[in-house]
Amino acid sequence: MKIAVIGYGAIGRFLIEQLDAVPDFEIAAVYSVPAPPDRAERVVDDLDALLATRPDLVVECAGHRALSECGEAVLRSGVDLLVVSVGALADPALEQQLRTAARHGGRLLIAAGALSGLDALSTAREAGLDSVSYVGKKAPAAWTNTPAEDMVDLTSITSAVTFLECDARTAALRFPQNANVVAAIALAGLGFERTQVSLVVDPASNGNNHSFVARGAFGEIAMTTRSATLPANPKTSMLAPYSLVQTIKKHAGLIIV
Ligand SMILES: NC(=O)C1=CN([C@@H]2O[C@H](COP(=O)(O)OP(=O)(O)OC[C@H]3O[C@@H](n4cnc5c(N)ncnc54)[C@H](OP(=O)(O)O)[C@@H]3O)[C@@H](O)[C@H]2O)C=CC1
Ligand SMILES: O=C([O-])CC(=O)C(=O)O
Repeated sequence: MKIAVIGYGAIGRFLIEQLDAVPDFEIAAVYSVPAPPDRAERVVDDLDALLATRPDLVVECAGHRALSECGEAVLRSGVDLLVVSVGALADPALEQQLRTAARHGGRLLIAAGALSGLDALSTAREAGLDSVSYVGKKAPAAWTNTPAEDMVDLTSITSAVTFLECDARTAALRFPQNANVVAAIALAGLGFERTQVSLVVDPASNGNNHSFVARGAFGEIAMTTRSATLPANPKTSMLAPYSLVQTIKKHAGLIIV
């Protein structure tokens, strides 16, 4: 299976290292802006060059802007696109654009990313959901260079602070590097407006903590994930690239669990 990767940051590098170890997978091309100085042999300068390698699957791990710049073209070329920056779909115009492109081309595959329990949430949606609420808790370092800095003093807090309570659309759009899981929950469950979100900074946290509770006539699902972060990015859970690896293996598999 030939795979092309958009993004060569913390997730991209980790993912490529994992996939390089699997003989069935070939990384055909990597596209990143700006071009990384290392691994020059697989790096291409633009999306056309990436698609010219005729990949079976394109994986996006480059952020909201990259998905909005590249997503439609990848899908229209007929290739499936696996995305981790799912929060970009909180922009209704982009969601519509990608849904339309997927109708005529490749499929849009949304990774669970750092979150566990998305499969259970999708199952519960079939049974009928009344409410879905999510709490995301990260250490102060994960919230630097985000709007959280205007809501709470990250340098002086001594205990956990909930700095934002809002719907999933607001959270995903305001925190493009921290609230993609919220968009995945919204898309699997009750949608962007009906998913309640709380964002928390916790100086005692030594990783990322994602919890959601979904209720309906079926009963209740309560899911909590605590993940270490990637050494290259304190915002990003180690589970995020592994969710891409798992989805790719599933995509290529003959027996799907
Ligand atoms: N669903 C989930 O659970 C999660 C989703 N994410 C999403 O994944 C994204 C990547 O995460 P992570 O790897 O940790 O972040 P990094 O910032 O480490 O890596 C992103 C990489 O993409 C590059 N890039 C930026 N813009 C473009 C573009 N337009 N086209 C191609 N490449 C581009 C960046 O280059 P440069 O550094 O020069 O800007 C950087 O190398 C996050 O921004 C977030 O949206 C992250 C964590 C979890
Ligand atoms: O990596 C994580 O823990 C989740 C994350 O940043 C996101 O959802 O954008």
